[in-house]
Amino acid sequence: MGEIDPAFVQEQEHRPKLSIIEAQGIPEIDLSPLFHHEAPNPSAIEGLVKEIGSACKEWGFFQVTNHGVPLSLRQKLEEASRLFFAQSLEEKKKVARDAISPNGYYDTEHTKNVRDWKEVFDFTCHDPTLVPVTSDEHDDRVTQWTNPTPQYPPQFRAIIEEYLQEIQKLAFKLLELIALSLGVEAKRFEEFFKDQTSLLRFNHYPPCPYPHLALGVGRHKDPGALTILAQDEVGGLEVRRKSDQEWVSVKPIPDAYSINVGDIIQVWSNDEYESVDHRVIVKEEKARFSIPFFFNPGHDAEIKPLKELINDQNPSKYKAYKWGKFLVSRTSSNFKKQDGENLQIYRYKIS
Ligand SMILES: O=C(O)CCC(=O)C(=O)O
Ligand SMILES: [Fe+2]
Repeated sequence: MGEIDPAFVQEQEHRPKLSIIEAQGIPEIDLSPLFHHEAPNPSAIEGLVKEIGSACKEWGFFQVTNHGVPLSLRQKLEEASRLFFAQSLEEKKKVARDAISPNGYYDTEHTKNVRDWKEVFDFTCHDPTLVPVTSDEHDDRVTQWTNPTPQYPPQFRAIIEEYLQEIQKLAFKLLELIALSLGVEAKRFEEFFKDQTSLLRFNHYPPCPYPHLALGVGRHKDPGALTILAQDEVGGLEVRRKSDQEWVSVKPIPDAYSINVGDIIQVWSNDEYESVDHRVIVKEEKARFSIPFFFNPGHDAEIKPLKELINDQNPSKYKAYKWGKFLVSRTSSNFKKQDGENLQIYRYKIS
């Protein structure tokens, strides 16, 4: 088995306990009322809005079923992901990320400066995706990220593009429900997503001989608006429960999506909804695959608490920041070990 590369070893306090607490009470929300187009039922929608609101407030995390994304499409995508990662490293590196565009394959991501036990293929929703050249706020230059086209499996790109259409529909629906739950107009957030920088990520967590030392993804919060995650049946995703700060595992529900509130919703809602810490533990004998969709606004979106939600009693808790600058700062810091912590939203907190 040999020695573990120290780059993967978590500090003592962040090592996972392998006796897992299975989360009781992570909300499971049935979205079928959204799809009764012939006879919309306002009270069922109202109920859904309440459920989503309390899930965002109490957990920052929930699972959805009857979400409208066709199961056959998800299965095609999951199968393509397995075939892609089963190739040799040499083949996968033919679509490696590079200095110009971070989309593509890589296996060197670091979270909080410790290397993650995984490999990844990233694909942005828009091709090209407009982003700032640097995170320097005085630098107005914009560049483009483009997607590589894997040659194998055949049709991989076409399947991804079809899936992106469907997952975006779900993302916009969830965003509307979240807006309504905050008491603002359903379409309040839509304008921010015109040139969205959303990203579909394929994760492969290979079996790991050191599951007590390493993590698939170290503890983190997602920086965007919402994450819509397809996980397989293996399990390993853990969420830090808000009520007692315990790590609890998110039980995979077949065909459901796990949704988590990202930092942007935390800021928009002026801390009414908070993004939650989560991480992925790895297994000694089993590989795991997951496919998160990170729903992110356009690079130019200025992120700050919604004016409708702030007043003298509830003053704004954040200074405004440009999403693209945040994204670029994060993207450039995630792939190598840094001297310090990468950019976090508390830097914009008004104390
Ligand atoms: O694989 C998972 O279950 C979650 C991955 C994750 O949190 C991320 O990529 O941000
Ligand atoms: Fe995450």
